[in-house]
Amino acid sequence: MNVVIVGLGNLGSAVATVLARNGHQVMAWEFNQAVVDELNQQHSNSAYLPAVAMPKTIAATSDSQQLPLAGADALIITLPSRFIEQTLAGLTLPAGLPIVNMSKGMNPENGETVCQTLQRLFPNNTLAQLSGPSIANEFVAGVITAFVAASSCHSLQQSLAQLFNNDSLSVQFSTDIVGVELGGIFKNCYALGLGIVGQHAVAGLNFSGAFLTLALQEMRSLAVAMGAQASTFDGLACIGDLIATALSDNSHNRKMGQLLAQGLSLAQIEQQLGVLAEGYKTLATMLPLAQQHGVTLPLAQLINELIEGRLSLDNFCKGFNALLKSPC
Ligand SMILES: NC(=O)C1=CN([C@@H]2O[C@H](COP(=O)(O)OP(=O)(O)OC[C@H]3O[C@@H](n4cnc5c(N)ncnc54)[C@H](O)[C@@H]3O)[C@@H](O)[C@H]2O)C=CC1
Ligand SMILES: O=C(CO)COP(=O)(O)O
Repeated sequence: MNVVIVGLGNLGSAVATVLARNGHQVMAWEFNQAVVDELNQQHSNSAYLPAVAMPKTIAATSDSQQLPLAGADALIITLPSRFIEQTLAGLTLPAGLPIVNMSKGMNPENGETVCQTLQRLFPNNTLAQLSGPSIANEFVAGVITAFVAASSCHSLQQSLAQLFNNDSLSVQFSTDIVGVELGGIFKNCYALGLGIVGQHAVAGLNFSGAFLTLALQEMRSLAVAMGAQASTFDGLACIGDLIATALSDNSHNRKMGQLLAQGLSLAQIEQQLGVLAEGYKTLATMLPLAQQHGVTLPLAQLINELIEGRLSLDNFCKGFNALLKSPC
């Protein structure tokens, strides 16, 4: 199959690599010309996917007009959410080209999820959210990984299985695009929070177990109020992704939490990570959304106060302990 990938950051490079290894033809757009040149000349991406030999068949460009959209079977979006609208707004897509979103974020200005933005920009193209516990550095290294392809289009789900399935990668199906996307978005806030608190003496696995349980309850209540199916939260795209992201040392959100706990400023973190992890902006978007939907998110509120410096780590732990004394 022929695939166009938008964004050769950590996720996009890993996706390009596994699809090319599966024998598919991959062409990618990338913002950073140095990344494009390295990929085309040395078949590597030292900035975003160090120490991985990328297949020579992958080609990249920073000129979106060069993308072979007319002959493509899927357009896969792997950019951080904040760059998606500005990058895609000028593109004209063939009417039948399916769009697959793998980004997990929201627009803080209008509260839209990435899928909602894509639907607004390209109302005539079918859409899938491809999500699940899928840390790029792991699945590119052959770690067993299962994705969820959420779409109302069965043939698009089948195409995604055909693209990704191999000895270590599997694609499951869902029709709950809202739940699958929101699970992947909301868990980032809690992974960031656990990254901060993980540095505290109280934070053993008992603590993490309680934290993630409460996180899942909050994610589910807000997402259901926004139209998701509750049962989606028992699956890979929600509890699965929450566990993987919050506990993985490869997670950008967990890492950002750790850097905040070490006292780094947002500017220093942006310099180190390249882009602030999605959970940071999502938290600020999620809390007003919850209020709008009449849902309370006490753990997310505590994390927000901690990040904004209105709560010390000790007082966060006291507040968290108090939440555990309330009936669920
Ligand atoms: N890295 C991972 O393991 C996974 C990430 N995701 C999601 O994928 C999305 C991308 O994450 P990562 O690949 O980790 O990000 P990253 O930080 O590795 O990549 C950043 C990308 O943004 C590009 N960029 C920077 N400035 C830009 C601009 N002004 N315009 C357009 N592009 C620009 C960079 O060139 C690079 O391609 C996020 O929404 C994340 O939640 C989802 C699953 C796994
Ligand atoms: O969503 C992810 C894994 O499924 C990756 O999350 P990070 O952006 O925190 O690395």
